[in-house]
Amino acid sequence: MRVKICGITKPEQGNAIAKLGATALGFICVPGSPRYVTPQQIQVVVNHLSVSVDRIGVFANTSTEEITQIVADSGINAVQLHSNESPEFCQKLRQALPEIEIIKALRIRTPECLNQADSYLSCVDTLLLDAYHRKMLGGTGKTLDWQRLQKFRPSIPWLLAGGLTPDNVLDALTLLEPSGIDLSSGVERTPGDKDLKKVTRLFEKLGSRV
Ligand SMILES: O=C(O)c1ccccc1NCC(=O)[C@H](O)[C@H](O)COP(=O)(O)O
Repeated sequence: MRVKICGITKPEQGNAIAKLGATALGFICVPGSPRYVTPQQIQVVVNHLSVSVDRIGVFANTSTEEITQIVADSGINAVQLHSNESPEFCQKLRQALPEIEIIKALRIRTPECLNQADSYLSCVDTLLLDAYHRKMLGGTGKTLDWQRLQKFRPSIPWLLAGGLTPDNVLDALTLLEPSGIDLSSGVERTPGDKDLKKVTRLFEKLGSRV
C-alpha cells in the first residue's frame, strides 16, 4: 500500500519520513497554504533524500504552463490536482507531461460527489478522496464518512485522505481497501512541521500493510 505524507517543508523531516517507510512525500505548491513551498525548497528536500520515494506536487487551479515549469524546477515526479480541475484540463496536462503521474483529488461534500470519479478515469493515473471544507482546500483534518465509501471501487488506483491519524487509520482500513493513504495534519505539530513520533506510530500501526 502507498503511504503519502503530505505538506513536507523541511529537508531533514522529509528524509526521516521517507526512511520510516513513506512511499511518497507531498509538497504544497499552493500559495497561501501554511505548508506552501517553492520549487527551490522542494529541490532541497529532494536532494536530501537518501531513499527513493515518489515526490508529489500539490496544485490548485494552476495553469499547465506553470505546473510544467514547477515540475522542471523542483524534481517532483507526480502532480496532484486539488481543486476544480476539469477532465479536459487533466487531459491537457497529461499531453504536456506524459511521464508524470497525475493524481486528481476529489473533495467529497455529498455522496453524489463520488460520481465525478467516472469522468476522470481515462485521463488521470490515480484518484484521491479528501474531505470537503468550506474555506480550506486541504490539510483540514476532517474525516470522510468511511461507511459511505465502501462501494467506491474505481478501475484505477485511489488514495484515501482526510483526517487520518495514527489512532484512526486502522479503523479506516478495516472498512476500506484503498491503494494508498495520505496524511498531513494528523502527523504534525503545527502546519508544515511534521511530528516524527506520530509518523513512527503511524508505521507501527500499519505494520506489514506497507
Ligand atoms: O495541506 C494543505 O495545506 C493543502 C493546501 C491546499 C491544497 C491542498 C492541500 N493539501 C492536500 C493534501 O493532499 C492533504 O494531505 C490532504 O488534504 C489531507 O490532509 P489532512 O486531512 O490534514 O490529513
